[in-house]
Amino acid sequence: MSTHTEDPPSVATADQDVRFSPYNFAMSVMTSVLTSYGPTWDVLRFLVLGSIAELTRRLFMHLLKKLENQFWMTVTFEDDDDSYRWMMLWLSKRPEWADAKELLVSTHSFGVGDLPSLVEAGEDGDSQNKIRFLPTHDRTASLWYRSHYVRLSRSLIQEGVYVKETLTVKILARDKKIVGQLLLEAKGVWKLAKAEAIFIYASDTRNEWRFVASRPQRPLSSIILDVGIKEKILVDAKDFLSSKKWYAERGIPFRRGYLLYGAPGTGKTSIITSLAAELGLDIFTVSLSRSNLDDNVLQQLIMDLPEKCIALMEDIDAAFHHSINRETDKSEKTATGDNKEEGSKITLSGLLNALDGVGAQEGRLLFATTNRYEALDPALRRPGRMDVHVEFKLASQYQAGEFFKLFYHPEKAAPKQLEAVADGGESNRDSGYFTPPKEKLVDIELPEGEKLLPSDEKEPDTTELVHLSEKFRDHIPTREISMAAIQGYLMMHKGRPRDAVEGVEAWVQKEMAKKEREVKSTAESCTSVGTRQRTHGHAMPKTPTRPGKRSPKPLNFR
Ligand SMILES: Nc1ncnc2c1ncn2[C@@H]1O[C@H](COP(=O)(O)OP(=O)(O)OP(=O)(O)O)[C@@H](O)[C@H]1O
Repeated sequence: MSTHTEDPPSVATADQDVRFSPYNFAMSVMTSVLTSYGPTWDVLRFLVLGSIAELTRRLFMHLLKKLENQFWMTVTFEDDDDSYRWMMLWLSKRPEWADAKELLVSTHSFGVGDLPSLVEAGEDGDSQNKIRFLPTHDRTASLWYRSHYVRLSRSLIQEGVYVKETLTVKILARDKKIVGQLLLEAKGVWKLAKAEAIFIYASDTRNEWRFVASRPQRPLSSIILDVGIKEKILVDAKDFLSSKKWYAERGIPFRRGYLLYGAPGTGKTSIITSLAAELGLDIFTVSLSRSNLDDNVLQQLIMDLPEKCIALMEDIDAAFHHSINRETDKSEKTATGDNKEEGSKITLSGLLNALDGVGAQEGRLLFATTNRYEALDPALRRPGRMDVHVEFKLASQYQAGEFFKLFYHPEKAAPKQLEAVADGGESNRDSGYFTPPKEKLVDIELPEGEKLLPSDEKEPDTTELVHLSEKFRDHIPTREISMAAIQGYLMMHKGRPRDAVEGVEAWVQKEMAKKEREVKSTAESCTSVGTRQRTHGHAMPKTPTRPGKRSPKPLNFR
């Protein structure tokens, strides 16, 4: 039996001994760096140790973050999103800030009026700008929410020329449900506050829709038009909003346009904000004369509108006046001193496309206003683009009387809204008082503490107020003075209805004389513009709608 013994295999061959190993190499370099002496080695040692420390820190942070993500839910809100405002409003209402040591003071109302604050409103006699407290930027604040620890941080991020604000909320929880609950709660707070305000959006310099302001809801009853007009618009808009299926079945684009036209100061803008409140819609304003607005941008803005909203184009004719003038005289400046070259670059076809092209948003109500109905291109006015045309005229005696009662006693003087439609509006005409409105009249709201009546003047009772309103009304010439002017006059007699009646005759005479002067000077300037334009080969612009002049389409529901 032979025993065969083999040499034990060598652990490493000669080839393997010389094979390069990055690990071995790094270790040998490190060892020599750490154990050698001399200034060069000191620097190297410093660099190596620094790198090791930094690597270890990064590794640690990475692991910590991983670990943290296991236990924290992180949500980031950006300031161009509605949810950001929900959260900021919710935060501003939290009691935690009472104890916080580092706070940001803000008078921003995040779109809604009545926010609580740590400084009592009116303590400094100013109830307008309430002071609120919020977490500061670039600092972490904390609070408890439903037994969960929450960390918050706000940051400002520079994006080119824009600064974006973000809010990061970290909740110590593993279940995503808590984020949903928080969002719903914040949205609820927002909705509650929003019930008393309307929100207005406008396009920003990036040509994106951005929330710009909120307005207190103005009751429709505070707009005095001839009987039945506002009610018809309201019924029409409500009917449209509930008819999506009807439109779809017939293949008709689900859009409706309202053209409100007539003299300045007759309530066109006011009724739109009231309707927005009544219908629960936000207003998205498009300023066609805005510089840097061109057809593409307009199209994009219209496409980006939310499904149910009011798109508002005030002075829809303005964009085109600019372009006529631009061709006429390139160096001419506008009344405000702006160079017309910098004005809107909207063309009529661009506007028409935006209104009803394939990209035009469905479900929106478009309201356009103009003082120059006749100046609008018929293509712009046609049904499908502007379905409902409503003329707003200078005040009738009926309007003047009703406004007087509303002004001096808003709780008692609220014209019935929908009954006027049911009975053709006749029962309301000149008939004393109506149902009291639920809300206050916004435009004549007084600063807190100020009394409507001077203490020595006795408030007129109902009978006297009706009598005064009739006297006032009888002095107002029909369709000669705007409601805005009447409001201005009554504002000068706040709380003094008897004085208002006494002075109305003289005031009307002054107004009529002023108006005559204005008509004269307009006619003169029209003649000179006409002469100038003829020399440039252009037709003379149409004279603006003369106050009180009857338009071919007074109220047209097509
Ligand atoms: N019919 C009205 N009823 C009540 N208030 C009115 C009415 N018309 C105008 N006012 C008052 O006059 C002011 C100006 O009204 P508004 O801005 O709505 O007029 P407008 O027709 O849109 O004017 P413009 O054509 O110049 O834009 C508002 O403060 C509003 O309260």
